[in-house]
Amino acid sequence: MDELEAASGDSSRIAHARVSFLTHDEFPVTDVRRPVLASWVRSRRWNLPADRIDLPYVTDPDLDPPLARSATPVLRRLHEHLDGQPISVILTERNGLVLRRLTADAQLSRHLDRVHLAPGFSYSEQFAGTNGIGTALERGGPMHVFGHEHYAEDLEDLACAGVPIKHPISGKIVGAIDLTCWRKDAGSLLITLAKTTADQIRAALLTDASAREQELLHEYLLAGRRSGDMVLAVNEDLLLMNASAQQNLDGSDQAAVLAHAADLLAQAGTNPQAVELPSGRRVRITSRPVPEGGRGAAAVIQVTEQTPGSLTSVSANRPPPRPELPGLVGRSAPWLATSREVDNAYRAGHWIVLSGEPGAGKVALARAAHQQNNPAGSCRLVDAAKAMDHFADDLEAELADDTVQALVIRHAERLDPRRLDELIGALYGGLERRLSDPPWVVVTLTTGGQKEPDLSELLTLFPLTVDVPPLRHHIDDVRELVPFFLSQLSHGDLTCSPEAMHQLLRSAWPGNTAELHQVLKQVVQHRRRAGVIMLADLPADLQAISRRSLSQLEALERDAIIQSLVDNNGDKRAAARSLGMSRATIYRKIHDFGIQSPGR
Ligand SMILES: Nc1ncnc2c1ncn2[C@@H]1O[C@H](COP(=O)(O)OP(=O)(O)OP(=O)(O)O)[C@@H](O)[C@H]1O
Repeated sequence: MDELEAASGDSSRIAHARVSFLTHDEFPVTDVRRPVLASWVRSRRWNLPADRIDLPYVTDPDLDPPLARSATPVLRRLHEHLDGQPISVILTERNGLVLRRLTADAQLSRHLDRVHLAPGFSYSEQFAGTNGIGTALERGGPMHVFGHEHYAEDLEDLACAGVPIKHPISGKIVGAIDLTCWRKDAGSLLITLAKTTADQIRAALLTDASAREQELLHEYLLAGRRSGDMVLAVNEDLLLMNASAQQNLDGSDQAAVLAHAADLLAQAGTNPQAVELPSGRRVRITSRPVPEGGRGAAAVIQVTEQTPGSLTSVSANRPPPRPELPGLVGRSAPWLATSREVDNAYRAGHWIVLSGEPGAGKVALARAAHQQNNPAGSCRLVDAAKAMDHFADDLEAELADDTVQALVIRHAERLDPRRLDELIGALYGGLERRLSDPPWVVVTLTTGGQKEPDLSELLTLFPLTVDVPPLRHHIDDVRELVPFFLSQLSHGDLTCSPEAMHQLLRSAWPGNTAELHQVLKQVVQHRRRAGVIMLADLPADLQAISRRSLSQLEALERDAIIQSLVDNNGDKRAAARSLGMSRATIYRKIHDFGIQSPGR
């Protein structure tokens, strides 16, 4: 029996299974196809109503992105070939926003209007529950959903076959094509037809992309001709780099340049930004947007060496050694740049504040910098969150002990004003006593708590604050952190399967590296046997993570938007203005990134 028969042949069994799932929390694994069941679990996690379809209309949607323009002739041709049959041809953005709907049959058309399967509404799984469009996009592959397999009861008379459309150059999913008909008319050819249409749209995208890319290429060549700089050009789909950039920037430096360029673009600035790259090279980065016919970000980036002398002489001088600090793993650009800053501060004897989200690795960085530079010396840790009555005495004792070469004071944000005073007093006292050989002192601040105390007086003692990036901003490091933690936790007996790793890379990790460590610890405790960690070994909430994973650039952009919304009290227009984005773009991105915007 094929899937179609399984799904359409015994619709009352599926209807029954759906009710058991919704009302008794049963998992009807034998009656319902696996991808459908997984999608039901996700739909429930999003607290979607199962009795009706309740979709937000996307305010100010951009219904004419390049995908729609390239796909329209293909959709029209298919619509003509269908010759009045009750099949609706639907095109959506990658976030499920319906861009086009072509339906010849008036009755079907009215029904689709009733369930808001119409331009301007999003049929992402997050809003519409299990359905051909949203579930195909979540899974990243073709998906048909029949009758009662839909999560929302309103959709039970329909059958839909959705296929994600991958961009022919970047390989990224840019949207979906969906064919929807009455459940009673569904046939297995529906999904085949949807797949063929997706292929035709890919071909059309390729032809159109070439024209836009020529414009970017023109600007890129011009910039290269005008200067002897390293020049890069980037848009959503491609990255061009001249020979100088290729020779002088290694992978980590390239990633850092792109991240800084994205920052510049998000601030709508072209002002050069002075930056130290992970290799230690100091450069100036200028990023200039190139309009691509209303399309998203495309830019030409110029990178100018700041040290005197030509690029050739610089590349002949070997860059300083990489700051892969002992006991730590991760070679992504943001992580290496942070490691380097902490290491430099240690070597210069500068006291620093390490600020960042919980579990991001602040204490680990401070300890590793000490280990790198003074392995024989003693490094002490004081946790301000556990400050007792003898807090001041303990601190003074640590600072007076001249075998202590480094002191890390963790969670300074948890100090009440009295303890804060004691800390400042103890630091001044310690400085006085050990003027010739002061220890290296680091204070860590865990951000994101309810209320942050006034630390201004304390901070006068610390000339430098280093922001430790959250794990989602260097998510690629998960590939190294996982085997590292597993070897610690299981003495090398456990490895991670590609599927489980893929899922770990998709999480947003609000608790950062500490949370990843905790999750792996749980997994190891539950397995107890040697072998390979499979997807099913991960905690249930990780198995059902559903939003697509963001690239590093996208994560930076998402966080810039969140920050701007916070700065502008949730006012999307003002946030868009301060980021130099159009309103339509910020609305699309808020939706696309799943940002819960405050207020308004
Ligand atoms: N790059 C890394 N390589 C190896 N282990 C790491 C790395 N980053 C963090 N860790 C480990 O992750 C855990 C959390 O790190 P750490 O305690 O330094 O976080 P933190 O930012 O100081 O946390 P908090 O905000 O709660 O004070 C620790 O076990 C630490 O050793």
